[in-house]
Amino acid sequence: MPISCASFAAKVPHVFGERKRNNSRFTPTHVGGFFLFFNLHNRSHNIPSQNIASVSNHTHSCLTMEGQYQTTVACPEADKHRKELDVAVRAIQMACSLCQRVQESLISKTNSQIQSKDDDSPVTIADWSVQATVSWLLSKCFGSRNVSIMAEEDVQNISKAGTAGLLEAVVKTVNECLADAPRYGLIGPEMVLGTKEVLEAISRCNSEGGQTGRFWVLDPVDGTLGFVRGDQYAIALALIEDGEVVLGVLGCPNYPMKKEWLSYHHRYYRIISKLTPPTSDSWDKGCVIYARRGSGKAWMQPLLNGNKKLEWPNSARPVQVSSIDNPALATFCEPVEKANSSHSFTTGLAHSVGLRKQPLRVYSMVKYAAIARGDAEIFMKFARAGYKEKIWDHAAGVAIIQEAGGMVTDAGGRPLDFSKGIYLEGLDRGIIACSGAKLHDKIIMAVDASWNSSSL
Ligand SMILES: Nc1ncnc2c1ncn2[C@@H]1O[C@H](COP(=O)(O)OS(=O)(=O)O)[C@@H](OP(=O)(O)O)[C@H]1O
Ligand SMILES: [Mg+2]
Ligand SMILES: [Mg+2]
Ligand SMILES: [Mg+2]
Repeated sequence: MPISCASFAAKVPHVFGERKRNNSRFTPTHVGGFFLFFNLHNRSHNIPSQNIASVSNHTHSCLTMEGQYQTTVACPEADKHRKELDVAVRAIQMACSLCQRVQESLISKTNSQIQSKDDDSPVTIADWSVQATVSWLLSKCFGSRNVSIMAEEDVQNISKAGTAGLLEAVVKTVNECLADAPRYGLIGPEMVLGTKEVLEAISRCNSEGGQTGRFWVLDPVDGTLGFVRGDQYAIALALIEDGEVVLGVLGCPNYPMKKEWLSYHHRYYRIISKLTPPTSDSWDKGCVIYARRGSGKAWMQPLLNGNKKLEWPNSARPVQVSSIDNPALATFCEPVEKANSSHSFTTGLAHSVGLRKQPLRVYSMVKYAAIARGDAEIFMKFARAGYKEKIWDHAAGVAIIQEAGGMVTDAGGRPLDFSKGIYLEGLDRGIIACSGAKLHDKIIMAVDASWNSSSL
């Protein structure tokens, strides 16, 4: 019998709907950490938007967990993508919880399990597990024929010889997470997923994107380097329709209560200083930030952690960009890794614009979250020549900052183009996100003034 998915009651403007609970059939198990490298393979075309059972054209219905739609009720244009956002937020809440468990397990073990140099690109069981979980949930909620997903990880590295233990850990992690689905208002599988189903869920994320149709974009763990170091990371999900990002959700499981701790390097701090780290209440605060295009609002929910009393809908609150427009008072964020963005170029830029504060170097799309929450005013990224930015590293963050009142463009002042496939094709030099137009103009002008003398 179909069970209504929490989607349409719209009791509050940002979270809505009712949920029905079912009993978990699974026993959570603890899974250790693994670590591999990734590449890209096996992508297929996205689904034209007209093939999607849409609820946005003035009617919408109850979504069943079998992916069917029932009862039609009036639906104003303003309700567009509410159902998708609702499911996406719940799925990302679940993914945050999954990542917290895996990260704890990774950093509580000796680092011999993590074999990587700083300049390599890591992938862990969390990356694959989140990808499988979110893919499975979206397919379950909307029907697999209606869901097209582009995501970072592929199935090759965990299905090849010698990775049986890794795959087993991913399957366990996915099942443990999906068993919790009812607590988040979603429905998990009736039976424990087998290896084949988990691999299918991962490999289904093979959309190549493009300028027509609708597809989801998922970065299952963004800032994997931060993740394995016990530091900041994000889970990013966006929906793109005809080349435009229509909703974005960012899970930031380690976003600290005090913004000053954003630049706190958990592992190094523990090892080197032997000082007491912030309590888990403050360090592990965590949040999910989300926005729908055109709503003019971005929202933030606390994480629904295991030991907290579960309430849904829970206390989301609106977030807004900072009103600071004086460069001397502004904080700018950038990637931690010099290899990912030129620190020397941004140092010069900061000086010429009159930025006085130390840069806030944070892993992952948490930088976009920091701008949207008003904890920083500027984010700049200037990758080395030849590096092509992938759309999953930016789509959710761009939508959220824009709805929170900020601006995101390339260094030529043009909007980022999410319609050209996996990459942000045609990106002019770098990415600049700001809380307002005044700071944005200053940075753009400063880039022009210093670009030719830079070595980028
Ligand atoms: N060489 C190079 N240049 C530029 N960008 C790169 C490069 N290599 C990787 N990446 C992408 O950067 C994503 C992480 O970005 P961050 O801003 O978090 O960088 S940093 O980790 O703080 O240094 C990271 O995302 P994840 O792979 O999801 O962690 C990559 O997609
Ligand atoms: Mg990666
Ligand atoms: Mg990423
Ligand atoms: Mg990633």
